[in-house]
Amino acid sequence: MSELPSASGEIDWGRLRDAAAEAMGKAYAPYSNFPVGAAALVTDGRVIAGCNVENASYGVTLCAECSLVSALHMSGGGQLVAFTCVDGHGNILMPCGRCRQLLFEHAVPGMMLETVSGIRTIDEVLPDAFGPRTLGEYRSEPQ
Ligand SMILES: O=c1ccn([C@H]2C[C@H](O)[C@@H](CO)O2)c(=O)[nH]1
Ligand SMILES: [Zn+2]
Repeated sequence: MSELPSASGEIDWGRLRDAAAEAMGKAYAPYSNFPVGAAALVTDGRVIAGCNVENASYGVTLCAECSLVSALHMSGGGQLVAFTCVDGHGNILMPCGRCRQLLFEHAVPGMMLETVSGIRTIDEVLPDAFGPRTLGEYRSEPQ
């Protein structure tokens, strides 16, 4: 990708939704029966995805976004430009609060999310975020 998409219209949301729906099909959700798939466009143009992975110890459950962030790093890193998340019926989901925090750290400023009320930015869904910069001098240098 020569230039990052800067507007929602430059994003292939259909492709992202398809990738999220495919990932949803790989979810392990025997406890909630609520499979989730997430997909995102990365700065270099690749599309990554993740699904939720539940656990008999319910609180240990990994949201689809956790799986997606792991996939980001395991496939070469980069930052997230656009993100979408769907449930088992293909309905668009807003990431839970914990996952908004998780995504923030790996998002370009202004990362776009598809929501039921339209396209939002990460700043809109996680205002005044706590992030690496909040740590200031306490932050160790990036590896
Ligand atoms: O942002 C979210 C919110 C929920 N879930 C999963 C966790 C759990 O397995 C199921 C029901 O909460 O949905 C996600 O994957 N992402
Ligand atoms: Zn979550």
